[in-house]
Amino acid sequence: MRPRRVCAEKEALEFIASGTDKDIFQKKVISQEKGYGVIACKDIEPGEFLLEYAGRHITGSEGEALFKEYSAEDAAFLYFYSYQGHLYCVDGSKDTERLGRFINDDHIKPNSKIKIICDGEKRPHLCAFATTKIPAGEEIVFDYGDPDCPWRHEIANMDNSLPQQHNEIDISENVCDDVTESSLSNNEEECSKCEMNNMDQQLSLFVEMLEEEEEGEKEEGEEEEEEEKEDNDEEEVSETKEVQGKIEAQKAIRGKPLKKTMTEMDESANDCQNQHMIKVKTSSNKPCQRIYDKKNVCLYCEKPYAKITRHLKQKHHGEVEVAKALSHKQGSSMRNLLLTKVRNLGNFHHNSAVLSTGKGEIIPKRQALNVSVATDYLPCKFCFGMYVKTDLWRHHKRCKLQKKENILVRRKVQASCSLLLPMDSTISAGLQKIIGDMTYDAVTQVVKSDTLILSLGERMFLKNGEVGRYRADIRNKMRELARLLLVARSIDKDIVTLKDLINPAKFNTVLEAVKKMTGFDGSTNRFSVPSTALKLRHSLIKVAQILQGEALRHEDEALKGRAEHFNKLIELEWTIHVSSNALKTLYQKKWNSAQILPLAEDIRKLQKHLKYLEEVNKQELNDHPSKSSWSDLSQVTLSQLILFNRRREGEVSRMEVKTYLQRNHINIQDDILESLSPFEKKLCENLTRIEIRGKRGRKVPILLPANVKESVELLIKTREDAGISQANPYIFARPNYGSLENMRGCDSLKRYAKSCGAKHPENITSTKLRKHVATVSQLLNLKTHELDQLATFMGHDIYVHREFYRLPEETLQMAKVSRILFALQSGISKYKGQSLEDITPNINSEEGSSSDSEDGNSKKQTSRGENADKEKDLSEIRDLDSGKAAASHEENPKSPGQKQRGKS
Ligand SMILES: C[S@@+](CC[C@H](N)C(=O)[O-])C[C@H]1O[C@@H](n2cnc3c(N)ncnc32)[C@H](O)[C@@H]1O
Repeated sequence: MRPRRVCAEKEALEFIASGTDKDIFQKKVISQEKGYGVIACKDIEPGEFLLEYAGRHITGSEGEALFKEYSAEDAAFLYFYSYQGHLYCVDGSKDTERLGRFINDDHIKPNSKIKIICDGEKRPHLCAFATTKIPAGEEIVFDYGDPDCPWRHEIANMDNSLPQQHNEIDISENVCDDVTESSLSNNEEECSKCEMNNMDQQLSLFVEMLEEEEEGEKEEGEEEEEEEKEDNDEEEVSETKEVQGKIEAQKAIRGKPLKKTMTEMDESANDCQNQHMIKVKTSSNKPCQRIYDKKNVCLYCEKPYAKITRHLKQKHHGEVEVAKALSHKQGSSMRNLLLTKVRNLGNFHHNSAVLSTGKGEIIPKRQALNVSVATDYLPCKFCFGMYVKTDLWRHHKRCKLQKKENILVRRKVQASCSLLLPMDSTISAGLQKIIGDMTYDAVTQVVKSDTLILSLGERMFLKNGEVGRYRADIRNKMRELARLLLVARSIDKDIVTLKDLINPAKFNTVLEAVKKMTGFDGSTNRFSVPSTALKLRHSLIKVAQILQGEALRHEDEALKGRAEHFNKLIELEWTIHVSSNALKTLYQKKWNSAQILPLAEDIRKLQKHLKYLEEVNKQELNDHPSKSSWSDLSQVTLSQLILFNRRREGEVSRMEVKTYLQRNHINIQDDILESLSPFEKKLCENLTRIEIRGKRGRKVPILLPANVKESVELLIKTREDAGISQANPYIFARPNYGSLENMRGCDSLKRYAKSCGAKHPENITSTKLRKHVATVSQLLNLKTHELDQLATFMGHDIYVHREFYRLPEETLQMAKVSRILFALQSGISKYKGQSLEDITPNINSEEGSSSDSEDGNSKKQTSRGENADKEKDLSEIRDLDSGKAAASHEENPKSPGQKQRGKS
């Protein structure tokens, strides 16, 4: 067997030199899907040379250019491979008689492999060698290695639907199966030297080892046997050193250009040292030597073993899981699958302990070739192997232990698997969910493993966590502290947990970390993120208080003292080191920044636009209830409510169906009604009022005009028909993918602000609309109690309302304070005893009167023009909404909107 391997290389070189194929193959149509393939016409032994993948040898970049240029059929013949660190390509698209290019893909049961063979001039050639016995009549196939090949998914789907067959398939769930390579001393002289030195066996084994190493993976099913082989390999490695110098690391990747994965891994590795003390086991292999130093941790005795399967068989055959695996036939897929799970679980427990303590070495399923960070890995929730997180979704599709019904959409895979990682088991399910929704990165990793950060999150969750909008606050707070901890770790190697930081002796480290994290510039005393610097004070005080509580419970005087003194230091020193400069930075940022409010004209346009859309969408939803018609009306109604009530967008967006249905239905008492003016009575009749939860848990009312109320009721009535998830509590629910979230009012408002043709749509935001009403209310000269009523309705603290929602400063100074200045000029004595509003000094009587008359004229014009413009406005809205220009609308005067308007 072994000498054949070396002769096979020799044979390959002969065919390379002659530029011909062996005559034992036939090109044949295999199936409609596959097209042509190559069939063996006689029995072939494993290791035998088969065919060369012949074609034009070009550089990788030339290949990439062709890949873009070629049709899909031709591009399928581009074979990319890396050799001596460079990317190359063989273009096999030219229609020649050579057969190698017709070999099809089979990643489940390949019977051949492509290896790189160098000719006498050291030019690489891609050659297929048999890896199994191939009987006459069988198709030659190799693993293309690209997991995205479309036909593979079809096969995978078929496999999933055939559970019995599933177990029969060899265990092969590796992501990087695509990389196959061979390294060998290639010329005849070397071949014969190998034979003469009787090195063939070692050489062959060495080739096998190198293949495994560079593939970065191995079929699960082979591992048990492989372990036995390792014993021999370790001894043989030293003997093979003689030929090592001639062997080079090479890679061949079939079918498409190399991806960036390796570069990305390198980049993330650069952050590694700064990030944490957790390491990831990387391959110790040298370019020419495989080093077997990976150890798997035993699930039962929690110790690492180089030969875990043998250890399990010898020491733990009595354990249920091991016994179950051993009851299957040796070499069977099921036996290997079950043993793999036990091995993965052992490593998983070890990895969890490393992540909890923040120290140690993670054992990934496949050892990385480059340094990587722990947060690049996540465990598979089916087999518990630790995979590169970005590949996890792909592995999930193929994991032999997955449950079909549990397959998640790609973006959910990481979130669901990260829940397996260690977390304080005492934390509530609600907080676990919040953490599960975080992107899994270094910061999340710290959040999960730091008990103090989790305690803070838990407290915040207990307070308000059931309310959706607070979840983001909880997440942000925890992540802020985790980021601080990461920075502190990079400054002081003694810091591992947040608890280590809450220590008066580490107060300077805390200050340094805060400054570093928030971009403090020592030369100007300014922060780039002053708000975070301010917020961290509060978080640190809170966690110190949590520690005080813990100390009291455990009667730990030392901890109590540390926490108390830490807080004392914050009290004494935080202002001078952080707060004062952070506040200064914040205030100065606001100097000279324009306070732009929405234009009244733009608001009017938006209102009309929404009114028109409301009618159209109501009609559409009534006639054809669907997700899209429901969603359209929902967005319009949401925008109308924000606009009418000048309410915070988040408050309206999160209005619940339950709140609406349970609103107070009792009419206003008659005696109260009596006290109202006729106009006020009319308003009360026309409006529906509901109370919802506002900022800081305040109760805030929302007024629904009759038409909007109608829309809300229609939305509630048609929820089911439109396919809104029954579990979604919100009136303005997101309609897709069974979402439990609400739509965002800011998005709807933005959308319609743009499409209504406003001059400054960017100024129509819920915050600016709120400022608008508060500011304009000052112009109305409301009495204090009226102002207070308005503030209560707006959900403002009255202090905030008076202080911050006043007229923009420049207007105040120019329109109000200037009265005093003019009065001073014309003599102040005549205004004695008058308020600021009563002071009307005569600036310039002519100008004053002319401007008055202009005002008057323009008012008249406006009211006269208003009706005339109304028609034009509505038609403009229709055009804008249907995406047509105003001009084109004139050509199409009978749009549905016009008919409706005619009727009304
Ligand atoms: C290099 S060509 C192989 C020869 C090809 N069958 C032909 O008729 O020209 C690669 C293409 O063959 C097809 N192919 C290869 N393996 C396949 C498989 N297992 N199932 C379906 N199609 C396959 C795909 O279209 C792929 O792009």
